[in-house]
Amino acid sequence: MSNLPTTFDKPVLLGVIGGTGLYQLDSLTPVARLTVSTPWGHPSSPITISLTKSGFPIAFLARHGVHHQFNPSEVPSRANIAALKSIGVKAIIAFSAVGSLQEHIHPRDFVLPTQIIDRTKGIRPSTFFENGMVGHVGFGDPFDAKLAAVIAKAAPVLEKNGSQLHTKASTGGDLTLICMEGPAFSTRAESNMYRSFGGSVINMSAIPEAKLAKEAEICYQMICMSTDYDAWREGEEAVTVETVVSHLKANSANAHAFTEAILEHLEGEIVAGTVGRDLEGSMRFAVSTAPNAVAREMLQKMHFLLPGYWPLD
Ligand SMILES: CSC[C@H]1O[C@H](OP(=O)(O)O)[C@H](O)[C@@H]1O
Ligand SMILES: Nc1ncnc2[nH]cnc12
Repeated sequence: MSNLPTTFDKPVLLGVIGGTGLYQLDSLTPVARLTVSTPWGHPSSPITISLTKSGFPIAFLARHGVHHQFNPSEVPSRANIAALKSIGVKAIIAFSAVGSLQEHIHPRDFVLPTQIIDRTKGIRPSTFFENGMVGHVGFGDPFDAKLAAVIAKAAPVLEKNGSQLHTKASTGGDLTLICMEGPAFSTRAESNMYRSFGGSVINMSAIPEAKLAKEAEICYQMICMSTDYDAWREGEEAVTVETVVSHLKANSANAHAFTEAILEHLEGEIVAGTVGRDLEGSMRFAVSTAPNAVAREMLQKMHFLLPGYWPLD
């Protein structure tokens, strides 16, 4: 049990979601721990608010729970995104442990993907728009290029530790993240198929998180941390949890140092509104259903996410 306050009275503009192996932000001083309830239930963990040296607040949430108790299909992503939105978050940096589908993306390298191929199985609730309220979000560019560009400025910290950061600029093209359902890893045939799709890396977490962030008008960038070569390499053992775990400690240390360096560049951009504002207002006209035909209960739920967009009377 922590003795931290359970409220925080200022908006928190930046959210960090930690994945496998990243359950807290060690380098920052925690000042509050919030238990948030949303119309979509409770998020997977309390939200820890920490301050940077200059007093800029950051919200941290553990995707799989503080004890890693939610499997990828069970993560309450709608509650996670709605909870971050409700405290003021405009931009999310989401960490994820991934398998590499390309020889040159080595274990312990980091990747800023630009595209996603959704290979989940439709069993995860993946939209806030349902129950008689139909909305369609644009998802052509699932990640935020401005946020990625600021994150990329912190690359020297990784290079110093022997890890490379792969970006669209350094690669000269899109970096595609395959998101599979899991929890079992891919077969060798699947792994090769994903390579033939042009996949760069693979995880089980980007969908629906990235889609829901778009619906919530939150700028979102995933930072992928490579832990293995999945199952495509001939003559080598296919990925196991042991392989993943063997790189998690180094990746987590790198993630902490990287986050600190990212914040030096990002804090000012978010405060100035040059990052985190591009999706504002984008969902106002994304709904096809006439608001007066939508049940009041549904409008109330959506009022939590996007207050004032669809009047309640
Ligand atoms: C334990 S390896 C598979 C697991 O790791 C990744 O989790 P996260 O994205 O939260 O870091 C991957 O997506 C799978 O959920
Ligand atoms: N090979 C892999 N497949 C899916 N998710 C992963 N997370 C880490 N490695 C992975």
